[in-house]
This record gives sequence, structure tokens and C-alpha cells, in this order.
Amino acid sequence: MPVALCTMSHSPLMGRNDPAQTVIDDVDAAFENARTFIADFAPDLIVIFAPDHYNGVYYDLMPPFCIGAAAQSVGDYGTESGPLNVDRDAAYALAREVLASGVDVAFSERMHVDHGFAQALQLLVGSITAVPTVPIFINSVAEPLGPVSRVRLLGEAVGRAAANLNKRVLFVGSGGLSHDPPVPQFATAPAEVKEKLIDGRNPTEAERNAREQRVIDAGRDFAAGVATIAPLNPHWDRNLLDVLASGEIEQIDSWTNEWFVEQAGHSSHEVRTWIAAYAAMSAAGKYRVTSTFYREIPEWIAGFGISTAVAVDE
Ligand SMILES: O=C(O)CCc1cccc(O)c1O
Ligand SMILES: [Fe+2]
Repeated sequence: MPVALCTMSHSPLMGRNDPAQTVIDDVDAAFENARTFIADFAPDLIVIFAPDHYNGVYYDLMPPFCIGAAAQSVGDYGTESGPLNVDRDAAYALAREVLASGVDVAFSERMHVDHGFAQALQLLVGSITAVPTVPIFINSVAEPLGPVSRVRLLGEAVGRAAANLNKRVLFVGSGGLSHDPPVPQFATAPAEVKEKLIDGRNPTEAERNAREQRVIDAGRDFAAGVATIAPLNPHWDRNLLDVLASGEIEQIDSWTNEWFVEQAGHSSHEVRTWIAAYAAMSAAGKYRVTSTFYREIPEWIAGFGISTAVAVDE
């Protein structure tokens, strides 16, 4: 059965702190292209790799990776809330095979997910329930992180397992590219913030609004050139897109986590979702990138990319 890929940046600042209309038009056109690509492929199943931003997964138990057999969207930043349309049998089949291949993935019968999953599903297929899905969480913010090589191995194992499902599978990666939004870090957070990072589920509306407003303000300051967060790095982003398109993704194994942060900001670890999705594609053989969009969008605190790829028949 064929496989295909769509990877995309997300940003909850879309529609909240917008750039010039020409930029929005370009992004809209790129998403329209991605939606057409996906509709033409007509997936039976979406396997989506996405991060979390301390809205669904916390330091009370922080796995590097987690496959959801059932999942709830928390509805942060106005994204759709409620249950995802998870294909439980597919989730179990993927988890069994990934574990059997030696990658210790966590498993959840009630995974909580945030805009990392929901915004991507809404933009690509219209809603969090439109297409049967297996959500796979990849920790991309909560230190300590394992080496990026493990993400490639996870992706490859998921790709091999997906090939046995006898379904048309679309791999989605949601996150990145270079960006450094003000996500708190445990090591440097004050005590009350630390507590929220450990056990912050179900914040009050006031807490949620305050959090979201902080990020919106940061986007405004960043676009105005007065924010203290790390700059975007279009050169680094374009190189990553080239490496992923080349098919020689093992070269990413030598990139240290410190280097990601130095070059592309703390949240650049979200490109782990792209690396996993491309690695999953590679398990089916050679692939070809069929479209690439890239633009720096400081208003959204994002090196903003979208790519699509198909398997090449050999
Ligand atoms: O609310 C947060 O913690 C971060 C929100 C956020 C902002 C810009 C780009 C992103 O990828 C992102 O997730
Ligand atoms: Fe993010």
C-alpha cells in the first residue's frame, strides 16, 4: 500500500498576530496545495508525529515518545477540543511492532494533546476527527532529551510497522522549524511555574489566557525587533529541508541537541517530528519531495515550512 508525507510548521499565533496579507496569502496557498495533495492521496490513516507544549504532557511522567490508542485535544489557543478519531487497532499494531524492534515507546489509552496535533489536523484535513489517526507524541521541549538519532529510529520503526497495516498511510510531522517562543524551562522556572510544568493539566481560564497572551505579546515584540528570544535561522531551516529531501537523513544523527538550540532556538527540537515522519517514509524505500514552502514569519515566531513527499516506485 502506498505511503505519503506532509510536514508543516504550526503556530498558534496564526490569526492572532498576523504578518502582511501577502504573506498570509502565500501560506494559505501552500496549505491549499497540501490539502489537495492529501485529498488526492486519500489516506485511510494518518500517523501524526507532534510535540506538546505543557498542555497535555507534563513532568509528572515525561516520555520521550508516546503512541496514543485514544486521545483528547485540550483545545488550547482556540483549537478544536475533544476526542481525536484514533484507530485503536492500528495504534496497538504500531506499538507492538515498534516495541518488538527495540524502540521503547510509551503507550496511552488517554493521551492529552494540544495545538501541535490539533492545528495540523485542522489545517490539513479540516478537523481532528476527519480521518482515522494514530497520534504519536515526541517530546521536543522538556529537558533532558535523548539524541536525535533515536527519533530517526522511532520513525523508521513506525514506517516498517505501518507497511504491515494494509492501509494508505499519510505520515504527518507538525512542528519547527527554527523558533524560540517563550516556553518555560523547568531548570530556570520559579517554583510556582515548576509546579505547573509538573502537574498543570486543566488550567483555569485565567491561567490559560495569561499563558497565551504571553506568547502573543512575544510574537508582537519579536516582529517589532524588540524581543529577547533567539532569532529565526532561515539558512539552517533551508539546509534541514535539503537534508530531509535528499533522503540521507542519517547525517542528522551527528547534530547535537546543543547545536539545534544554538542555531535555531529551543523549540527547533520540534523538527524531531519532521525527522520522524521522513524516517517513516524512508522505511518504504526511496521518496521524492513534491512541494516545499518556506518563509520566515517572525509575527508567528516561526521559520515556517510545509513539505509534501511521495514514495518513488523502484
Ligand atoms: O504556547 C506555547 O507554549 C508555544 C506556542 C508556539 C508559538 C510559536 C510556534 C510554535 O511552534 C508554538 O508551539
Ligand atoms: Fe510548537
